[in-house]
Amino acid sequence: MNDLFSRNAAKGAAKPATKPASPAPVAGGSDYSAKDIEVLEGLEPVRRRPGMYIGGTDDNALHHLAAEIIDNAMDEAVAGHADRIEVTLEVGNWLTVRDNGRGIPVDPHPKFPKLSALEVILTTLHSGGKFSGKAYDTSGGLHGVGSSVVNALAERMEVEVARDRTLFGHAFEQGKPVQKLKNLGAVHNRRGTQVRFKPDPEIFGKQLFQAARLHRLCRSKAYLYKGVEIRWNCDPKLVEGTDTPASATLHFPGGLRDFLATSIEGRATVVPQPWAGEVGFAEGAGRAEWAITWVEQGDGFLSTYANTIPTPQGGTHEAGLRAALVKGLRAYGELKKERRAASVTAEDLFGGLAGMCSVFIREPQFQGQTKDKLTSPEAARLVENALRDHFDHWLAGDPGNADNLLAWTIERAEERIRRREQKETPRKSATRKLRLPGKLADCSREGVDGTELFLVEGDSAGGSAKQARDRETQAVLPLRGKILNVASASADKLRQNQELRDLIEALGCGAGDRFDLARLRYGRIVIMTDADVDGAHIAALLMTFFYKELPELVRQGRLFLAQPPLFRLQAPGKTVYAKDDADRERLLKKEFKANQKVDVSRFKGLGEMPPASLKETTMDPKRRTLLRVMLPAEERARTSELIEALMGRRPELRFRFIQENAAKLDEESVDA
Ligand SMILES: Nc1ncnc2c1ncn2[C@@H]1O[C@H](COP(=O)(O)OP(=O)(O)OP(=O)(O)O)[C@@H](O)[C@H]1O
Ligand SMILES: [Mg+2]
Ligand SMILES: [Mg+2]
Repeated sequence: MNDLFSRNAAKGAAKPATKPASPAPVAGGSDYSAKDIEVLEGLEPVRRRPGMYIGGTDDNALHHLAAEIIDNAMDEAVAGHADRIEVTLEVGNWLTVRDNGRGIPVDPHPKFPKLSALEVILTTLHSGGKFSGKAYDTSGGLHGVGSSVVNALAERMEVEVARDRTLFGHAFEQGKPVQKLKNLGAVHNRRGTQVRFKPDPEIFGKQLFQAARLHRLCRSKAYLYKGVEIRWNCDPKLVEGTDTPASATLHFPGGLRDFLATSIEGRATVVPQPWAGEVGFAEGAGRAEWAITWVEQGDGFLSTYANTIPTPQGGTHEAGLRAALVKGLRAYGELKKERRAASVTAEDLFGGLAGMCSVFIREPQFQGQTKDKLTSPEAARLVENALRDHFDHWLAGDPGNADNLLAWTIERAEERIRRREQKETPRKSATRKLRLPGKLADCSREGVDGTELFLVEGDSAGGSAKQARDRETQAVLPLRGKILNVASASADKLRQNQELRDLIEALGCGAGDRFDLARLRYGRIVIMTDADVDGAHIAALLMTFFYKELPELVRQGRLFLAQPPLFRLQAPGKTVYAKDDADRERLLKKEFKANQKVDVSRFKGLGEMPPASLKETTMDPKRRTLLRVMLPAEERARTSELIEALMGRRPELRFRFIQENAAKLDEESVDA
C-alpha cells in the first residue's frame, strides 16, 4: 500500500507543516487544517459511508448485499465454470450462496505473501480477478469491491472454498478476520465457493431480507442465463401465507421469451407474438437477448440488464434499443407511405412497451457500485446495429403485426400532440376572468394537462377528499344534496339549480349550446360517490347530466368514475380493501389464513374514510383504478332514448344503469 496515503503519514506531516503557515484564527472562524483531514483505511470507509458503496442503508441497500454475492456466483456461471447456484435464507437473517465454480483462490497472494488471495479479496477494496478480462469474459463484476463491501457490512461472514479436493474455511466479523484460513480436510464431489453471512444490525437496524424479493431476484437471474440452475431455499416460516415458495429449482431454457410470457400473463397485446431473439455482436464483442411486446392498455415496462445486472436507470444499451426501434418503425412507415409515422417518438413507442433486453459485454462500465445504469459508450452502437436489422426483418416478415404496431403507435403520437396543444392554452390565463364557486378547492397547476376535478357527495366527503388529494393536480368540488333529476327537468329548471350551476362554473366550458371543450379547465372529471345505493344514484344522475348537457366531454373520454372500497379488512400487519360483498369474501379467503382473526369494517361513506385510506385506494393516480365512462358507437345514437328509459319514469331501473351499463359499456380501466 502507498505510504503517502496512510493515516499516520498524513498526521506526521501535518503538524510541522501547518504551524508556521496557518494565519491567526479570525472571530468565528475555525482552525481547519491538515490535521482535520482523515484518511480511512481498509474497510473502514465502507462502514462509515455505506451509501457510496450500496446506495444507502435502506431496504434496497440491504438487498444489494445479496445481489453482490449472487452476482459473483453468476459471473462464475456465465464464464462457463459453474452451472449450479444454491441460495438459502435462514431464520435469523442468514443468507448462504453456494456455487459449483472454480472457488475463490486461496493460495498466498503475490503482493501480500502472508495472506491468502481469499483474505485479500474480502478485506481490501479493489481486489479482484475481473480487471484484466483474463479470468472472466463478460462479468457483471468489475470493481473488485462487491464482496469486500458485503463483508464489511456483515455482522459475520463465513466463507468455504472447495478447490483441488480440499475444503478451506475462513470467517470474518464486521470485515475483520477472526481466524486464519483453515484447511478443513479432503472433500470429494464438491467444488466452488460458499458464502454465508448475516447483515450487521448496527448498519441495517431491524431490517430483514425478504424471501419474496430474493426469490424474484434468483428467478430473474435464471431467466437471464439459461446455462445456470438456481436452487432457491428458505425456511418455510419465512414464507408462510405468501405466494413465495419455500424451495424451487429455477432453470429456464426458454430464456427471456418465457420471462416475458409470465410477466404479462393475461394482458392483451398489440401484436400476437412478441418480438424476441438473440444475436451476437460483431467481432465477438458480446451478445444481446430480448423479448418485447406492446400491451393494449395501461403502462408497460422495460427491464434492461447488462451481464445479468439489472439496470433500472437504463443507460447506453437501452439508448441503443430505443434508437433501433424508433428508426425501424419510422422506416417501415415510410415504406408503407404512411406520412404520420415521421412524428413517432420513443415516448409513443415505449409507453406501452413491455419487455426485457439483456446484453453481455466485455469490460462494462456502470454508474457507481450499485450499477443502476450502464455507461459503456460502445454499447449503444452495438445494440442499435444488432437489433435494428433484426427488427426490420421482423416487421417485414409479418406485415399484419407490423401494421398493427404502426397504427397503434401513430394513435399514441397523435394523442400526445393533442395533449401538448391543450397544455399550451394555459389554465390561469384562460380562466382568470371566470367566477369560480366558493366551495371549489382548486388545484394549483397552470394548464389543463394532468389535472382532475373530483365531484364528491356532501361536505364531509369533500373534507376527506381535500385532505387526500394532490394539491397540485387534483381539485375537489363537493355537491350538496341530491342534484336534480336532469332527465325529467326542464332546461330552465336545470339552470336554476345551484349545485349544477356551481359544477358548470367549475368546469369552465359552458353547457348545452354554449359548450366549448377548449375551455374545459381539467383533464379529467372524476365522479366519486359513496360505494352504496345512494351514491350510485347520484353518480347516475351526474352521468345523465353530462350526457345531456356536455355529451362531447363524455365522447372525448374525459369523464370517469372513481371506485372507492366498501370494506376494510385488517389483521396485524396487513390491510386490504374490498369493493363489495363478493370481493370481501374473496379477499378473506385469499389474503388471510383460515383461522386468522380479521377485523372487517364497512365504510358508511367516503367522509368516514381516513384521508390516507381514501388517497391510497381511490385517489392516488399510481394506485387507484378509474373507470372511463363512454358509450359504444352503436349506442350513441340511442343515448337520449336510453336515458329517458332509465332515468325518466322508472326509478327502480336507476341502479341497474350504473351497475350494468357503466360496467359493460366502453369503460376501461385507466392508470392500471
Ligand atoms: N463465487 C466466486 N467464485 C470465484 N471467484 C470469486 C467468487 N466470488 C468472488 N470471486 C473472486 O473475488 C473477486 C472479488 O469479488 P468482488 O465481488 O469483491 O469484486 P468483483 O466481482 O471483481 O467486482 P464488483 O465489485 O464489481 O463486484 C472476483 O473478481 C473474483 O476473482
Ligand atoms: Mg462482485
Ligand atoms: Mg474486493
